[in-house]
Amino acid sequence: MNSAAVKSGPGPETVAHLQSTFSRNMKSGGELDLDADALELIKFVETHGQLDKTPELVKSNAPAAEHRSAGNRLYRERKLNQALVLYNESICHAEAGSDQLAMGYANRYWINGCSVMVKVTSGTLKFYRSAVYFEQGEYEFALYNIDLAKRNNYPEQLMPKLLARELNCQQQIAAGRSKPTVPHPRMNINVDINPEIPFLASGIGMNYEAKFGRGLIAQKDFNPGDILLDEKVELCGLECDLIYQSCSQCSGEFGYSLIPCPGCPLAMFCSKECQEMNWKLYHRFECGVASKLCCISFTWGMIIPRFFFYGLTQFGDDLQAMMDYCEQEHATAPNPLERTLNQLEVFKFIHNAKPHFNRKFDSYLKVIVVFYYVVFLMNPLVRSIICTESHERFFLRSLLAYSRLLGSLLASTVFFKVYPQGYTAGTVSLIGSICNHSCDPAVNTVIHSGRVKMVVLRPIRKGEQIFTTYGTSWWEPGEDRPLDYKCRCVVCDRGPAGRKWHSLMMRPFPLKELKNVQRMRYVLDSEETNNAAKLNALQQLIKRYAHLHPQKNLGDILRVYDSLLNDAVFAENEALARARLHAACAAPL
Ligand SMILES: C[S@@+](CC[C@H](N)C(=O)[O-])C[C@H]1O[C@@H](n2cnc3c(N)ncnc32)[C@H](O)[C@@H]1O
Repeated sequence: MNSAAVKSGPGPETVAHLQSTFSRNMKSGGELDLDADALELIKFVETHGQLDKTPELVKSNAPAAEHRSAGNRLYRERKLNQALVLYNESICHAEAGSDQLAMGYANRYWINGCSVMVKVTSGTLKFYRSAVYFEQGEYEFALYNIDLAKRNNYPEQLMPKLLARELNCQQQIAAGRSKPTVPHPRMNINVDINPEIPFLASGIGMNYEAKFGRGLIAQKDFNPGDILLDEKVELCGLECDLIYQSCSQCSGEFGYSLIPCPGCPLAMFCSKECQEMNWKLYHRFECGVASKLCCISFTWGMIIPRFFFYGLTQFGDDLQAMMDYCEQEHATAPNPLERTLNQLEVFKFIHNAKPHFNRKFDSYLKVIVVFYYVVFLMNPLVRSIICTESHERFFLRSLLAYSRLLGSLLASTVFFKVYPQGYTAGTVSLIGSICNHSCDPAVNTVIHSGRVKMVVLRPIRKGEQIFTTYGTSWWEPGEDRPLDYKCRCVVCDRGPAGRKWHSLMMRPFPLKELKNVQRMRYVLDSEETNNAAKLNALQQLIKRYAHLHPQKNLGDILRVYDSLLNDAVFAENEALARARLHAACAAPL
């Protein structure tokens, strides 16, 4: 991609192109009336949407080559992350078994990670790849590539250079300059684990309060730094511009290891397992209409039809069985805090959730749903299952209901790493989705690499509801936020509880203790103190002054702690990815 294209594109060129083609078509057909009812909207989109005229992109080496050269240009400009997205796009477009695919892999791995394509790339490419690894301080990967190059007909005349780099790598490793493959500090559950649910701390239950609906409750005391949850993302919906950066199944940002969908150029996965699971649950319904879905891409919207297909899969594609279950009221639903649920139970649990939602988004969601409805019904596989009028009505009703439900349950993450405008992934995890928001949160929820971790920020006493932050506000009433609910946390409360909270918050910090807080600032600013030590020091301080909560200075400290915890989770996940890829590199050819 050249710099002009970077300016014009909201992300990968393919997606931008598809979306602009579609919006041109829509304009030529007339204006959408947001207030029309869903059936009228369907008719309108079928008549004017011209979605049937949007061709499905297929694997093709020509765009693969273009994306690869565009990636090379960005690479030369040192825009490594953007180049990586272009290499991924090239890989995704390349025809199976083609040179373009091999070149795409080779180029991508010049930048990051190791490759399953090493068998088909030349020894020289491995040398280049090792050069980039070396530049990035990834000495183990560089060494491994040098070894591969030696074993794969590396030209004799260039051998001295290769051997010189090998020596250089060995010297760097001997000098202790390797990047970690063992995560530190570990961000795994570090308190007693629930014997029935190995990704949850013991002592956490679910309660119901009229103000918030369902919520998580502490059945015992917890302390700062306790990790309460380490749960996988159950369902995700990526904005189309993220498809060459994130796994379509778990949303993990694994730029260095994404593998393409073998069928279409519009989905990538962080592992074979994610690819297989995604195919089973949804991609078999998406693959044949993937380009049209990209045309109508709306931030996290794909999560809506995906949840429908998740359910359909659990009922063995038997739509009637799914209808029989869904059209009834169920007084009880499986409880993810009692035991680990299977996928059918997961579906039932989410389907039966009844969070509040704000109807002001209804017409917007309705339009989104209508587009998905029209596009999915163009897929012969979907048509073979949703084949009667009553099926169609059920599909539409479900999509409308799930748009509200999931709009309320999901957590959205905006990725800014590659493109400054940021793109959104919506995710739902089971236990994570029960946790309510407070502008004075007690836990930090970090969604990264396909996992949801919940870390305690300040002491939580037995019987307290466990509140996280949805990331929009901290210690200030969030009245003007575009939320789908009215925030009823203590900070936003206008009654006596809220007034008390605000008056406590404005108390001065005890003068004689202030020096400890100031000392903490030195520790935090010091480059010699590592992240683990900073986290530890902050935990001690927060614990020591917990009785003063809420108090303004303490709030600032909690905020720093929250941000360091994010860094620690990211660092651990990256180290794990490095270790995983290193192990894959070490596997015999
Ligand atoms: C992720 S869900 C949390 C679980 C939810 N309470 C339930 O019953 O399913 C988010 C929804 O919970 C409710 N909620 C969360 N935090 C809230 C708050 N501070 N004030 C009011 N409602 C809140 C809102 O209905 C919101 O849409």
